[in-house]
Amino acid sequence: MIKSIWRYSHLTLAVSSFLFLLLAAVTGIILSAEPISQKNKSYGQGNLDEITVAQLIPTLQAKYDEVTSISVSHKRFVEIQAIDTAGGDVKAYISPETGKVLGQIEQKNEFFQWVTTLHRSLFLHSAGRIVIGLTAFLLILIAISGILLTIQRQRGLRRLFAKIHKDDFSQYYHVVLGRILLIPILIIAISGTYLSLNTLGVLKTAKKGVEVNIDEIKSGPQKKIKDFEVFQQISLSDVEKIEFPFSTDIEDYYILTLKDREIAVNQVTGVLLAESKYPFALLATNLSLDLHTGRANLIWALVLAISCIGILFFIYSGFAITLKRLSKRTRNKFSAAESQFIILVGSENGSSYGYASHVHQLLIKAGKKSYITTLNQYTVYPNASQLIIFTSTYGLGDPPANAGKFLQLVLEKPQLQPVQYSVLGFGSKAYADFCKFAFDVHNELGRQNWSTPLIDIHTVNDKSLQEISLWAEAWSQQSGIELPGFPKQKRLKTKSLQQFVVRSNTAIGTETATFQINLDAKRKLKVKSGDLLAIYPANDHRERLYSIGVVAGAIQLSVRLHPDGLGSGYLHKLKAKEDLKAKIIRNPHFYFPKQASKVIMISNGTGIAPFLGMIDENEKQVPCYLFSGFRASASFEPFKSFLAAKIEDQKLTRQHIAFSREGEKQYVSDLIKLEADWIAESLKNAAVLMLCGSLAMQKDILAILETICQEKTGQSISFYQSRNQVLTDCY
Ligand SMILES: Cc1cc2nc3c(=O)[nH]c(=O)nc-3n(C[C@H](O)[C@H](O)[C@H](O)COP(=O)(O)O)c2cc1C
Repeated sequence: MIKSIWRYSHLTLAVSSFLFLLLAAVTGIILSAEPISQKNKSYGQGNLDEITVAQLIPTLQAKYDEVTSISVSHKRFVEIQAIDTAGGDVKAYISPETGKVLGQIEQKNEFFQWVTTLHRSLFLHSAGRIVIGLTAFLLILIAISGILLTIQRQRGLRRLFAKIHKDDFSQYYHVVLGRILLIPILIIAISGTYLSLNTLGVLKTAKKGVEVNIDEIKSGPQKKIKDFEVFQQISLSDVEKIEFPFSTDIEDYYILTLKDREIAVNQVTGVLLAESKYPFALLATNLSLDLHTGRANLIWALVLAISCIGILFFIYSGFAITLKRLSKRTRNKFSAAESQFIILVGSENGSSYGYASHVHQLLIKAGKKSYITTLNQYTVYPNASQLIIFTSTYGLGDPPANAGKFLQLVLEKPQLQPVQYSVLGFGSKAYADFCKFAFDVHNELGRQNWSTPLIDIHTVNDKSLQEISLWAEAWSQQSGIELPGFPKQKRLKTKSLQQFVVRSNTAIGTETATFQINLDAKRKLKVKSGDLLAIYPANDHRERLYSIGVVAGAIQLSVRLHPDGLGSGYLHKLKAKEDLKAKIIRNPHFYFPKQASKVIMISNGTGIAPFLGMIDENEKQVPCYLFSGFRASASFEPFKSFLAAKIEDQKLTRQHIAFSREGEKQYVSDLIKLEADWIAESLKNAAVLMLCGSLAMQKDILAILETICQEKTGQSISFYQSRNQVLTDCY
């Protein structure tokens, strides 16, 4: 909520001032070139910090007939107005060491003068100054709101300069450059605002001037100028102007305009006659001018130029980010109440919204009543049969800005009819809590009595089109609705199928219709236990996916025969040596973990298939525990000797088998409950839990694991899910 407020403030401020900011930045870049260009000229000779007024004046008096004034410019050039020994007027830059003329004083370049007026007042006098002053003030607010947003994004002030994951070009550089240029931009904005207040006459910056009491001026004792103590203490770098006495009359005196005060000095005795300190507002104005124009320092002038270019980039990238967010918004054709498909989106920067919107349009095209909105708008949907949730994760596994209320809303607003749901999480493995919020959503929906998962949760790392495709395949298969062309571009090619030959095909168990089929690839293929085999039983678009276990070099599928099942019916009929066209789909999120203190495998029914392969391939003898549920002991029979041999080989450490229709009539979830302490301890010690089987089993197990984790580890199960310690592949 607070984040949204800052974001909208940042955006509103930027939108309301962008034209003037654009103008100020462009003119600012041009003006910053002025001091840089002039610095090249070699009028700034001598070290002004080391030359005192007591040294300068005698040098000049020896060289010129009469000196009227000396000025030291902000560029540290010394200028003289004098009459030379030949009686000619001199108005020139001189060397403060020798008094020698270095060059004639130039008028300010007309072009720079024109740009300066545009920059300061848009040629609109007071009205223009007010607009420019306001723009500078808005820039302060934009910079402050920007830095607050960055702190939130980086999860705290301490991590402000922590590494940023490069996600989107505009966003990445908006933040990276924002962090670097924040201070100079704030300085430009504050000094600009102050200068505008000054030119508008709001500040009291008028100098009082020195007031000399003529009656107190003494004519002795006379001193040489080089011995004037006051002059000895003032170096040229402190001087803005020295006005020489008009005549040798004792009532005429030196007036020195210094950086912080004005003084009058007796031309005969060198005594300080009067002093007038400048008001604070004037000192601040001078400092603001130095800071805002870079007139006093070449490097600072360069920083200002870069900052102005930065402002132009922020305007561009800020609008690019906003346009991306807005372009993903979709209008609804049907109302929420009448729609059957409800697409709920959690998206911070619009990419998840873009994919969701595409699915929404495809559903409408397919003649379905679909409604799309954000997760925070979740409510009761009287005609909904399916919730499709696309959500990203931000911060410490937190919801994106438009999804923060969802978990609470789900509890407050139960649906009144059974609804199926599927969750697609968008995230990045560059963050510790990968897709954590999507897991939270999936788990919370799993706990509602009105909801059942249509398919298992899917996650997408760095917008991988292949992973989005996997979700689309699974969703289409279960819902019976095609999503042609989703996601755009690299949809998996269904035509490029590979050739397999059946090694063996056995019916498994007596009373169940499950069977095991072993296949060999005709050509050498990359395949791992956990991958999926896609078959096209009717030689059309209809695809069926099966989990693969690689056992003794063969691709092994465990299949349950469904009455009229398209895929299972087709596989059931295949005989040894028969050919089959199919495709391996890489499913790396469900591979045997490379690093785990132990692996706990949980399955029911044919979900054991990938685990058989993983156990067979466990050459490193990583401690492996199998919890499997079957209806009857007969269903377990085909695996019994294989698993016993694996225990012997120390590829499997322990097995726990539950039969739901025999003996104690246990489910695999009952076995897990019995091992609650051990499971919690294992998770704390980097174990990985793998679940494969039915979605109903997954729902039960996740609910039990949630309780175990909350009670015994103080974390939610999604904490472990987001750290790849709980892997699921259910259907
Ligand atoms: C500041 C920031 C924090 C993020 N934090 C996480 C995170 O904790 N976990 C995660 O899986 N992804 C994280 N991501 C990645 C995003 O979730 C991912 O890029 C997603 O595709 C963005 O989708 P959206 O554009 O719909 O918001 C983060 C991205 C950013 C920019």
